[in-house]
Amino acid sequence: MTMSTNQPVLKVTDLKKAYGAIQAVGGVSFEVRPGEIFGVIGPNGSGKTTLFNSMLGQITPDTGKIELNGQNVTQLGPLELNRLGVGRTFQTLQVFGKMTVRDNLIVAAQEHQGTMFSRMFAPSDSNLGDKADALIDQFHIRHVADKKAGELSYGQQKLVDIAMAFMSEPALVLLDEPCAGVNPSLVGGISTLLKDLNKTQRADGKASSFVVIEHNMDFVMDLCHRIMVMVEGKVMAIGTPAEIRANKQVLDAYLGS
Ligand SMILES: Nc1ncnc2c1ncn2[C@@H]1O[C@H](COP(=O)(O)OP(=O)(O)OP(=O)(O)O)[C@@H](O)[C@H]1O
Repeated sequence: MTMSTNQPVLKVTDLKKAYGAIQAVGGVSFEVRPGEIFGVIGPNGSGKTTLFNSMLGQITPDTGKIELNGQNVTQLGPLELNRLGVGRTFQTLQVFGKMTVRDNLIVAAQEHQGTMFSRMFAPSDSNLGDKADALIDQFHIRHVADKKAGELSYGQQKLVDIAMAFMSEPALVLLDEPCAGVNPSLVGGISTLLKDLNKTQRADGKASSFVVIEHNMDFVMDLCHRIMVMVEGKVMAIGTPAEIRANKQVLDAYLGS
């Protein structure tokens, strides 16, 4: 398949998922462009998590289509999607407290490569070490790189957790509420880091696209190139932060409340 630069990394078409009588996702369509940071916001219960889980292959939608770089991946599971370049972070930390920060990063990449039982062995320092060091510098965590991750503050562990998702050089990273539980004073720093990473990757011509679910509106507005607003399982609006802020329907239904 030929890949044009204009082809979206992710294309979701008329996706639907119901739980009994509840239409959690009711016909959602959007595209994420190469290197784009795309935010998904909406009130509790608007279907964000259901959409996310569909994109990760954790639930199968009732109807609709999900395409990754032009390939129909609607029916694929999490492992297959991961191999195709879909990475993620979780709301809860995934770091191994007894391993150093650097080893956490190396193991994250080994797991992606399918090294079975990698957690049981001491991480071997291969070319992954260089990749880990680049991300350690990018995330400004050089001073704690040889410390055990469990000894770090929650905010620092969160940075390690996010950096781990980038070790496999994913085409698409899904960030699930990256600010949850993070001290508000650190939220701006996370946004700046992700924006800097995106800029560096774009300059290198191999930028990951991000999809971010987050309730912290300042963070979303600061970080994202475009934002999709979901209300009751449907798309209310898609636009730049400025467009979303100025959208009367969104203000009435969500932001203004
Ligand atoms: N496994 C499930 N079984 C039954 N109903 C579900 C299930 N998962 C989600 N729902 C329902 O589907 C709707 C959408 O839920 P979803 O968790 O996707 O929304 P959300 O926007 O992620 O909410 P939040 O911001 O609170 O995480 C809600 O009405 C929810 O109660």
